[in-house]
Amino acid sequence: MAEKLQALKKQACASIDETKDKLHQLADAIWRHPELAFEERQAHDTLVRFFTQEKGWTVDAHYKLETAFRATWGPVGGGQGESLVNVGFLCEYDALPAIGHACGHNLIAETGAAAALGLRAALESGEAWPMPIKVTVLGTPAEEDEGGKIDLLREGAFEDLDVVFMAHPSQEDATYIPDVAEHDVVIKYHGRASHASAYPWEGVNALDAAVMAYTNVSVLRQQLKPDWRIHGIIRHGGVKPNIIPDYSELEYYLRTPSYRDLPSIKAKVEACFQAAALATGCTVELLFARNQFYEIVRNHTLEDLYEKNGKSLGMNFITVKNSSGSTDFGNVTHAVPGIHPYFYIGSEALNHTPEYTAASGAAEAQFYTLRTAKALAMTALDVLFSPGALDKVKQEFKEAKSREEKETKQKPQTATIEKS
Ligand SMILES: NCCCC[C@H](NC(=O)CCN)C(=O)O
Repeated sequence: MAEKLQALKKQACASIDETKDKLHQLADAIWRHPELAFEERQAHDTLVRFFTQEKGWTVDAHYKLETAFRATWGPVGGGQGESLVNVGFLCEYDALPAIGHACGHNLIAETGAAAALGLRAALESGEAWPMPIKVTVLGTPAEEDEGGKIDLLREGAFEDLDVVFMAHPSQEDATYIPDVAEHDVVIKYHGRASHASAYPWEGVNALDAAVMAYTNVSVLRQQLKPDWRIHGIIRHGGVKPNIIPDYSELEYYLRTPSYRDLPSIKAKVEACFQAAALATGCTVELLFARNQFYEIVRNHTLEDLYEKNGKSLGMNFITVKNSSGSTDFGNVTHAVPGIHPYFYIGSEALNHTPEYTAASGAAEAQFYTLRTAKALAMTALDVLFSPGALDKVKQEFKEAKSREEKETKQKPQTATIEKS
């Protein structure tokens, strides 16, 4: 089997190379029309067209969400009574406001599509596979905002998948980066307008509340654990200096390494926001996002296979220990075993900067993007055909879940503000 597996991997890589121009065009089209969360209509249509034109894929163009899609191929192989293995690849394609594809989601879409095509090409060689195999591509919108994968999870979109792969652009190749749990909140202060010079005592200043809230959180930061993160912006702060602002608005992202700590961080910042309202006489509304992002549940079996395949293609892996951002793929890994490796794209630029936007649209990124897709397809082949690999992946997932259940029982998700 080892030799056969090597041949299949070669076939997957060759097919990705053969399709490289089309794949580049796909990423380029998405990059040229950056669209925000849940508005990714052109990117969505481009991907749907891509899989429709590829033939052999069954495409559900608006799968559970308007800008989500599902493309499936297979099943192939297997005897009667064998249970089907469904391998998933994810495509993200939303961009950031003002700076476009500064997180390289156009390249995530390309890796997902390329890896799926590569795996299909290897599986198409007509062998008598020991079990029925299906390849599924899910187009998952809104990673940068509401977390489309969490909506899709709720709708059951991941229920029939056995393993899920995606890869994210970065500054380095890493099988895992500690993506943390996150919950977002919008804070609205309502005051009362008045002439700021003629009769200021009649006003209630909502901008003052926003500034106090911002300062309260900044002071709180010293007492947070080193890997907790709170960061926010003031979105509205008034319209004219001589009108006391009757409305202000902030948005904050709250993050902790485990979702179990989100209620604690939320309780702490809520106190900051309420205190600002009390001090200024404003009323306050706190609007928490409908979805909480969870941290990634690691699967070392998948990570090790990916690393081995990546190394064979020339990747240099680094280990990252410090907290990173967040991803709605974290929630997926609480439901299905999966990996979310990061990949170098030929630039030292940092994500969420205009320089990264340029790097994710540059021709130089293509080599690294396709190399990543090859490593994903090869890892999927290992999962399918390395003896015992799928069982090991599933067993590790099961153990991680039961560890987590135990921890949740020991430390339920409750809010605490420690008082002396
Ligand atoms: N607030 C909504 C989610 C933001 C997710 C974003 N994701 C990334 O940067 C991708 C890589 N982790 C973030 O972490 O800010």
